[in-house]
Amino acid sequence: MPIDFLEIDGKYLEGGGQILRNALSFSCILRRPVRIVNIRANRPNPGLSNQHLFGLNLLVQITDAQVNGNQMKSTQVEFNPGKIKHGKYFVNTQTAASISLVLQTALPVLAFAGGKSELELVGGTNVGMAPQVDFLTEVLRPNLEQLGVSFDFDLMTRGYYPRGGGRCKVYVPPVKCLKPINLTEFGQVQETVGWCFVAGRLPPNLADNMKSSAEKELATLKNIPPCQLEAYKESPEVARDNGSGVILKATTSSGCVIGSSTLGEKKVDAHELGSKAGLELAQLISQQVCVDQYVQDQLIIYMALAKGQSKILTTPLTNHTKTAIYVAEKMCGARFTEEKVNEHHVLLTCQGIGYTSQN
Ligand SMILES: Nc1ncnc2c1ncn2[C@@H]1O[C@H](COP(=O)(O)OP(=O)(O)OP(=O)(O)O)[C@@H](O)[C@H]1O
Repeated sequence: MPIDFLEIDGKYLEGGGQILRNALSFSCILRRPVRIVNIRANRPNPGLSNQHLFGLNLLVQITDAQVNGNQMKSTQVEFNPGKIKHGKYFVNTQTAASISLVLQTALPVLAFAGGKSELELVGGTNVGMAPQVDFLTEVLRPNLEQLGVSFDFDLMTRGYYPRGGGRCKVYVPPVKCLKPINLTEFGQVQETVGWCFVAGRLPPNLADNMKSSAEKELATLKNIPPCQLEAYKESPEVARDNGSGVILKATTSSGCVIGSSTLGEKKVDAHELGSKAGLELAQLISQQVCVDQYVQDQLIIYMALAKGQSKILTTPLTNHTKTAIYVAEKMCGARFTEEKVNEHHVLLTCQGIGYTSQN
């Protein structure tokens, strides 16, 4: 019998790697064969790159999938998953490919594996255009926990661009069915915390500069407790290469956790890194946004699978989010509606399908 592949257009709107990751995760969970065409067609280097290929091959392993097109630069993949198997998995990307993005594709799948899983990942822990692992654990995870998904995270070493080599272990407990999320009231800010780091040959005073500039931006806010930021240098055992960055988060009385982050680059001043992250978080707080623009797209797959209606008050939807909604609606029939509240806020509602783990 020919396999009935559902076709997903990788060129849709954002046209990046996230369409592939979300489509593959849904495919494993729903056991629905997919053909993804035009992969990363809107990127200057279309097709599968390292991170996407390692993520895909990990899902092949987790589900004993039949796959075509799992080669570097491939612009089309056919993927037919088997049953999700919990267990121990190991991925070494051998580059600075983002381990957060490899986890982005594997986490929803392992959450529905019916038993505990352990995933060891080697690659980039703090790299551009992806969540830094600290954003993942400090900001994304508490949001996911509201839906019933969580994970434990052990960081052994950090990996930066271009050498990578960061290593972590992620422990994923199983969940049967996800709860809807409701984040529409901002409440009062209870704490603002953050980390300003340097590593390798970079001097510790750069981390102090990031901290003082981030603090200056956050000090413009009225009626919030003083922020608690830490400036530090990674030990050579944890980080062998040069790297720097800032991760900030605010937690509110109603359970909102929002964040911002910046990553050091050549010729970017440390003060600028701190100010940028500080200003971004200060704006989210003063506008009382319940879900930030990066958590926004990363919640879509979970909201779609949850049982019942989810509601989040968030920033205007990003192209990443609109694209994730396209994939979710096509793959599982969840329904999203977007209501513009004002120039800073959108109320996003999702009628989730109430998927229950078959394992
Ligand atoms: N600064 C950031 N903080 C948190 N999350 C981020 C940040 N930057 C990007 N992300 C997240 O990383 C993901 C990037 O998806 P995207 O499709 O652009 O990535 P990709 O696989 O690297 O693909 P491509 O190379 O095709 O852009 C999104 O989920 C986005 O929300």
